[in-house]
Amino acid sequence: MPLLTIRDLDVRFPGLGRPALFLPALTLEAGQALVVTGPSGSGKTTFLNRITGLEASAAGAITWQGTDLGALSEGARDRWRARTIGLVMQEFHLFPGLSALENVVLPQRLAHFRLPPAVLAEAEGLLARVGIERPDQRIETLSRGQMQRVAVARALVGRPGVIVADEPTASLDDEAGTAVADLLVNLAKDAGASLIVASHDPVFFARIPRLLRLEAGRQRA
Ligand SMILES: Nc1ncnc2c1ncn2[C@@H]1O[C@H](COP(=O)(O)OP(=O)(O)OP(=O)(O)O)[C@@H](O)[C@H]1O
Repeated sequence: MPLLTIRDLDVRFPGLGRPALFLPALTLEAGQALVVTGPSGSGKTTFLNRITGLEASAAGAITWQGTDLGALSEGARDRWRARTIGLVMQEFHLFPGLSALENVVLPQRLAHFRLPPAVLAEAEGLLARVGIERPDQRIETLSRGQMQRVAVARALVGRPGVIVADEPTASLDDEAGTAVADLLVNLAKDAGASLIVASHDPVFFARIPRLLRLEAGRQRA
Protein backbone atom coordinates (compact mmCIF):
# COMPACT_ATOMS: atom_id res chain seq x y z
CA MET A 1 0.00 0.00 0.00
CA PRO A 2 1.46 3.44 -0.88
CA LEU A 3 2.13 5.86 1.96
CA LEU A 4 0.09 8.63 0.36
CA THR A 5 -2.56 8.45 -2.36
CA ILE A 6 -4.26 11.51 -3.84
CA ARG A 7 -7.20 11.23 -6.24
CA ASP A 8 -9.07 14.04 -8.00
CA LEU A 9 -8.06 16.76 -5.58
CA ASP A 10 -9.71 20.03 -6.58
CA VAL A 11 -9.28 23.01 -4.25
CA ARG A 12 -11.06 26.26 -5.06
CA PHE A 13 -11.20 29.63 -3.32
CA PRO A 14 -13.80 32.33 -3.85
CA GLY A 15 -12.57 34.96 -6.31
CA LEU A 16 -9.92 32.73 -7.88
CA GLY A 17 -11.08 31.89 -11.40
CA ARG A 18 -9.15 28.58 -11.52
CA PRO A 19 -8.56 25.82 -9.00
CA ALA A 20 -5.86 26.78 -6.47
CA LEU A 21 -4.85 23.12 -6.77
CA PHE A 22 -5.97 20.45 -9.22
CA LEU A 23 -4.25 17.08 -8.87
CA PRO A 24 -5.91 14.11 -10.61
CA ALA A 25 -3.51 11.52 -9.14
CA LEU A 26 -0.38 11.31 -7.02
CA THR A 27 1.14 8.50 -4.95
CA LEU A 28 4.13 8.42 -2.65
CA GLU A 29 5.73 5.25 -1.28
CA ALA A 30 6.85 4.92 2.36
CA GLY A 31 10.29 6.40 2.92
CA GLN A 32 10.17 8.26 -0.41
CA ALA A 33 10.96 11.99 -0.39
CA LEU A 34 9.27 14.66 -2.50
CA VAL A 35 10.11 18.29 -3.29
CA VAL A 36 7.18 20.54 -4.20
CA THR A 37 8.18 23.58 -6.16
CA GLY A 38 6.71 26.25 -8.44
CA PRO A 39 6.24 30.02 -8.59
CA SER A 40 4.50 32.10 -5.94
CA GLY A 41 0.77 31.33 -5.93
CA SER A 42 1.18 28.00 -7.73
CA GLY A 43 -0.40 26.02 -4.89
CA LYS A 44 2.50 24.70 -2.81
CA THR A 45 1.15 25.74 0.59
CA THR A 46 -2.34 24.69 -0.46
CA PHE A 47 -0.92 21.21 -1.25
CA LEU A 48 0.84 20.95 2.13
CA ASN A 49 -2.18 22.22 4.07
CA ARG A 50 -4.43 19.60 2.45
CA ILE A 51 -2.15 16.57 2.77
CA THR A 52 -1.51 17.35 6.43
CA GLY A 53 -5.22 17.85 7.09
CA LEU A 54 -4.59 21.37 8.39
CA GLU A 55 -7.41 22.26 6.01
CA ALA A 56 -10.24 19.96 4.92
CA SER A 57 -10.73 19.11 1.27
CA ALA A 58 -14.16 19.43 -0.30
CA ALA A 59 -13.44 17.56 -3.52
CA GLY A 60 -11.20 14.52 -4.01
CA ALA A 61 -9.56 11.99 -1.71
CA ILE A 62 -6.33 12.11 0.33
CA THR A 63 -5.46 8.75 1.87
CA TRP A 64 -2.49 8.02 4.13
CA GLN A 65 -1.93 4.26 4.42
CA GLY A 66 -5.63 3.53 4.59
CA THR A 67 -6.62 6.64 6.55
CA ASP A 68 -8.96 8.76 4.43
CA LEU A 69 -8.54 12.32 5.74
CA GLY A 70 -11.95 13.25 4.35
CA ALA A 71 -13.60 10.78 6.72
CA LEU A 72 -12.06 12.34 9.85
CA SER A 73 -13.49 15.17 11.94
CA GLU A 74 -11.25 18.19 12.57
CA GLY A 75 -10.35 16.86 16.04
CA ALA A 76 -9.56 13.40 14.68
CA ARG A 77 -7.40 14.97 11.96
CA ASP A 78 -5.50 16.93 14.63
CA ARG A 79 -4.84 13.75 16.64
CA TRP A 80 -3.85 11.84 13.50
CA ARG A 81 -1.44 14.67 12.51
CA ALA A 82 0.15 14.78 15.97
CA ARG A 83 0.90 11.04 15.74
CA THR A 84 1.91 10.88 12.10
CA ILE A 85 3.49 14.11 10.88
CA GLY A 86 6.35 16.32 12.02
CA LEU A 87 5.94 19.88 10.73
CA VAL A 88 8.63 22.46 9.96
CA MET A 89 7.40 25.91 8.93
CA GLN A 90 9.18 28.82 7.25
CA GLU A 91 8.85 31.04 10.33
CA PHE A 92 9.68 28.30 12.86
CA HIS A 93 6.51 28.64 15.04
CA LEU A 94 8.52 28.33 18.26
CA PHE A 95 7.34 29.65 21.63
CA PRO A 96 9.25 32.58 23.16
CA GLY A 97 9.90 32.38 26.88
CA LEU A 98 10.62 28.66 26.65
CA SER A 99 14.02 27.02 26.25
CA ALA A 100 15.10 25.11 23.14
CA LEU A 101 14.45 21.83 24.96
CA GLU A 102 11.03 22.94 26.24
CA ASN A 103 10.06 23.89 22.69
CA VAL A 104 11.08 20.49 21.35
CA VAL A 105 9.04 18.56 23.91
CA LEU A 106 6.02 20.90 23.98
CA PRO A 107 3.88 19.01 21.40
CA GLN A 108 4.55 15.71 23.20
CA ARG A 109 3.76 17.32 26.56
CA LEU A 110 0.42 18.50 25.19
CA ALA A 111 -0.32 15.11 23.63
CA HIS A 112 0.57 13.02 26.67
CA PHE A 113 -0.38 15.44 29.46
CA ARG A 114 2.66 14.19 31.39
CA LEU A 115 5.92 13.93 29.55
CA PRO A 116 7.29 10.37 29.24
CA PRO A 117 10.96 10.40 30.42
CA ALA A 118 12.02 8.66 27.19
CA VAL A 119 10.76 11.68 25.22
CA LEU A 120 13.03 14.02 27.17
CA ALA A 121 16.05 11.82 26.43
CA GLU A 122 15.05 11.59 22.77
CA ALA A 123 14.66 15.40 22.57
CA GLU A 124 18.09 15.95 24.14
CA GLY A 125 19.62 13.52 21.65
CA LEU A 126 17.95 15.25 18.71
CA LEU A 127 19.08 18.70 19.86
CA ALA A 128 22.64 17.38 20.00
CA ARG A 129 22.20 15.90 16.48
CA VAL A 130 21.09 19.27 15.08
CA GLY A 131 24.02 21.02 16.75
CA ILE A 132 22.28 22.88 19.59
CA GLU A 133 24.83 22.89 22.38
CA ARG A 134 22.78 24.67 25.06
CA PRO A 135 19.35 23.02 25.30
CA ASP A 136 18.44 25.36 28.18
CA GLN A 137 19.00 28.54 26.15
CA ARG A 138 15.86 30.66 25.76
CA ILE A 139 14.54 30.31 22.24
CA GLU A 140 14.39 34.05 21.46
CA THR A 141 18.14 34.37 22.06
CA LEU A 142 19.06 31.83 19.36
CA SER A 143 20.08 32.80 15.82
CA ARG A 144 17.50 32.17 13.09
CA GLY A 145 19.48 29.21 11.79
CA GLN A 146 19.59 27.74 15.29
CA MET A 147 15.85 28.33 15.72
CA GLN A 148 15.13 26.31 12.59
CA ARG A 149 17.41 23.53 13.86
CA VAL A 150 15.31 23.41 17.03
CA ALA A 151 12.17 23.22 14.86
CA VAL A 152 13.72 20.31 12.95
CA ALA A 153 14.43 18.50 16.25
CA ARG A 154 10.84 19.17 17.35
CA ALA A 155 9.47 17.72 14.09
CA LEU A 156 11.43 14.50 14.58
CA VAL A 157 10.63 13.82 18.23
CA GLY A 158 8.17 10.95 18.65
CA ARG A 159 9.43 9.39 15.38
CA PRO A 160 6.67 10.45 12.98
CA GLY A 161 6.65 8.52 9.68
CA VAL A 162 6.40 11.75 7.68
CA ILE A 163 8.16 15.12 7.89
CA VAL A 164 6.42 17.99 6.08
CA ALA A 165 8.35 21.23 5.66
CA ASP A 166 7.02 24.45 4.10
CA GLU A 167 9.90 26.59 2.73
CA PRO A 168 12.10 25.64 5.71
CA THR A 169 15.17 27.52 4.44
CA ALA A 170 13.50 30.52 2.77
CA SER A 171 13.99 32.90 5.70
CA LEU A 172 17.59 31.85 6.43
CA ASP A 173 20.85 33.01 4.87
CA ASP A 174 22.56 30.65 2.43
CA GLU A 175 24.90 29.03 4.92
CA ALA A 176 22.28 28.43 7.61
CA GLY A 177 19.78 27.33 4.95
CA THR A 178 22.12 24.75 3.47
CA ALA A 179 22.89 23.37 6.93
CA VAL A 180 19.17 23.08 7.79
CA ALA A 181 18.36 21.46 4.42
CA ASP A 182 21.13 18.89 4.87
CA LEU A 183 19.95 18.15 8.40
CA LEU A 184 16.36 17.67 7.31
CA VAL A 185 17.28 15.27 4.51
CA ASN A 186 19.78 13.30 6.61
CA LEU A 187 17.67 13.03 9.76
CA ALA A 188 14.51 12.06 7.86
CA LYS A 189 16.49 9.37 6.03
CA ASP A 190 18.05 8.06 9.26
CA ALA A 191 14.63 7.93 10.91
CA GLY A 192 13.10 6.16 7.88
CA ALA A 193 10.61 9.03 7.56
CA SER A 194 9.27 10.39 4.27
CA LEU A 195 10.23 14.02 3.73
CA ILE A 196 7.81 16.25 1.81
CA VAL A 197 9.21 19.73 1.38
CA ALA A 198 8.01 22.82 -0.48
CA SER A 199 11.10 24.73 -1.52
CA HIS A 200 13.15 26.46 -4.21
CA ASP A 201 16.39 25.51 -2.46
CA PRO A 202 18.91 23.79 -4.77
CA VAL A 203 20.10 21.63 -1.85
CA PHE A 204 16.76 19.82 -1.88
CA PHE A 205 16.77 19.43 -5.68
CA ALA A 206 20.26 17.94 -5.51
CA ARG A 207 19.35 15.43 -2.82
CA ILE A 208 15.72 14.49 -3.55
CA PRO A 209 15.05 12.97 -6.97
CA ARG A 210 11.24 13.19 -6.93
CA LEU A 211 9.82 16.57 -7.89
CA LEU A 212 6.26 17.89 -7.98
CA ARG A 213 6.43 21.05 -10.05
CA LEU A 214 3.27 23.16 -9.78
CA GLU A 215 2.14 25.96 -12.05
CA ALA A 216 -1.15 27.80 -11.51
CA GLY A 217 -2.40 24.91 -9.35
CA ARG A 218 -1.55 22.10 -11.79
CA GLN A 219 1.29 19.65 -12.10
CA ARG A 220 3.71 20.70 -14.82
CA ALA A 221 5.12 17.90 -16.92
N1 LIG B 1 -7.86 31.25 1.84
C1 LIG B 1 -7.72 31.64 0.57
N2 LIG B 1 -8.67 32.40 -0.02
C2 LIG B 1 -8.56 32.79 -1.32
N3 LIG B 1 -7.49 32.48 -2.10
C3 LIG B 1 -6.52 31.74 -1.56
C4 LIG B 1 -6.57 31.29 -0.20
N4 LIG B 1 -5.45 30.56 0.05
C5 LIG B 1 -4.73 30.58 -1.09
N5 LIG B 1 -5.36 31.26 -2.06
C6 LIG B 1 -4.90 31.46 -3.45
O1 LIG B 1 -4.59 30.15 -3.97
C7 LIG B 1 -3.44 30.23 -4.79
C8 LIG B 1 -2.37 29.26 -4.27
O2 LIG B 1 -1.84 29.78 -3.04
P1 LIG B 1 -0.65 29.06 -2.24
O3 LIG B 1 -0.46 29.80 -0.96
O4 LIG B 1 -0.92 27.61 -2.17
O5 LIG B 1 0.58 29.31 -3.22
P2 LIG B 1 2.14 29.04 -2.96
O6 LIG B 1 2.63 28.31 -4.17
O7 LIG B 1 2.35 28.39 -1.65
O8 LIG B 1 2.71 30.52 -2.97
P3 LIG B 1 3.99 31.19 -2.18
O9 LIG B 1 5.20 30.58 -2.79
O10 LIG B 1 3.85 32.66 -2.53
O11 LIG B 1 3.80 30.88 -0.74
C9 LIG B 1 -3.00 31.69 -4.80
O12 LIG B 1 -3.54 32.30 -5.95
C10 LIG B 1 -3.62 32.26 -3.54
O13 LIG B 1 -3.89 33.63 -3.68
